[in-house]
Amino acid sequence: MTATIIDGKAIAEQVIEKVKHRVTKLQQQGITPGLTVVLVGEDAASQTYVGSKERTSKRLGMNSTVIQKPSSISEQELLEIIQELNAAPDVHGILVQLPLPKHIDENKVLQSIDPQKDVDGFHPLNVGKLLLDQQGFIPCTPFGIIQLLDYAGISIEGKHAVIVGRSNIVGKPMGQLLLNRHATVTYTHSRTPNLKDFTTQADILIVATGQPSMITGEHIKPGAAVIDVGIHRDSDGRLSGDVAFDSAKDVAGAITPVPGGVGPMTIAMLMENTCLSAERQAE
Ligand SMILES: NC(=O)C1=CN([C@@H]2O[C@H](COP(=O)(O)OP(=O)(O)OC[C@H]3O[C@@H](n4cnc5c(N)ncnc54)[C@H](OP(=O)(O)O)[C@@H]3O)[C@@H](O)[C@H]2O)C=CC1
Ligand SMILES: Nc1nc(=O)c2c([nH]1)NC[C@@H]1CN(c3ccc(C(=O)N[C@@H](CCC(=O)O)C(=O)O)cc3)C=[N+]21
Repeated sequence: MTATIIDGKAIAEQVIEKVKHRVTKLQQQGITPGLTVVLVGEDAASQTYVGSKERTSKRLGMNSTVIQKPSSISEQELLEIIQELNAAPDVHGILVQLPLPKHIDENKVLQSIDPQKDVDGFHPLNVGKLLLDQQGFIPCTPFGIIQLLDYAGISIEGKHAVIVGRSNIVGKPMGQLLLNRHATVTYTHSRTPNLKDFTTQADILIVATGQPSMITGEHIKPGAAVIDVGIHRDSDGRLSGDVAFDSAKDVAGAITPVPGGVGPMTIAMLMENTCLSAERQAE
């Protein structure tokens, strides 16, 4: 048996089509959703993501701006830029690309973003709202994964979801979202002994560790849905994930590829969050 491949690119297109209709409606009211991405430093991977965010928002007829600053920028300067964006009425979404240089306090920067424009969902207020299952902004990557599961017809309620990785941007919010959808959730991480004992219990296995190909067929319960968040580029430019795809696909029931799985959904959900923000501000 070989797994169904969950086509994140195609599902992202469907999400984007829906957002497009919402953008058109807003434009009829004289509102153009605007996203500003703040990029500090010259990291090549970050440049790629930011480029694709910009292309997609332009395609949707949204305003997209990238503010690029050298890694030598001071924390104070960065905070001032965010204050200006918070005050700008045509900016509906603000995204500060992570990671930031070491001399800048990431928490301080994320807390300075107006929670109503925090389309990444990283502000503590939005983190708290997610925990309480209240309306706020949901982080794009885990939000996109929920959409992937829904579009692929994989039910969540009552399932055992195991998450490998507990970062603030992926693992933690992922678990919370699955819990809100009535899954039974297990978090695992680098201090989890005998990881396999946990992963082989998963009906839904989410992998976000940043460790290339660390999850193989042996970690997977036959028939499970496997979601690979990892993204790695090797020396000849080939992309791969945290899951060893060829070994995993023979055991899993459904699996996301890299590229073309979670990544395009992250971008699509950023568009949706920006549109949502403009709709809320229009009310
Ligand atoms: N496709 C997309 O849209 C996105 C992709 N990514 C990619 O996803 C991956 C993860 O990103 P992110 O969550 O930010 O990563 P972080 O480095 O912030 O977190 C990694 C997590 O994995 C855990 N971990 C590391 N090694 C192991 C191991 N051997 N066994 C079990 N757990 C382990 C860590 O544990 P501990 O807490 O104990 O250190 C940590 O919780 C990266 O490849 C990143 O590039 C990220 C965001 C979006
Ligand atoms: N504040 C902030 N928010 C983020 O959401 C954020 C961030 N910082 N820092 C970095 C990570 C990573 N990330 C990705 C987005 C899209 C793809 C993506 O589109 N991937 C394509 C391939 C793209 C390529 O060719 O490189 C795919 O998987 O098919 C990947 C990774 C968002 N992140």
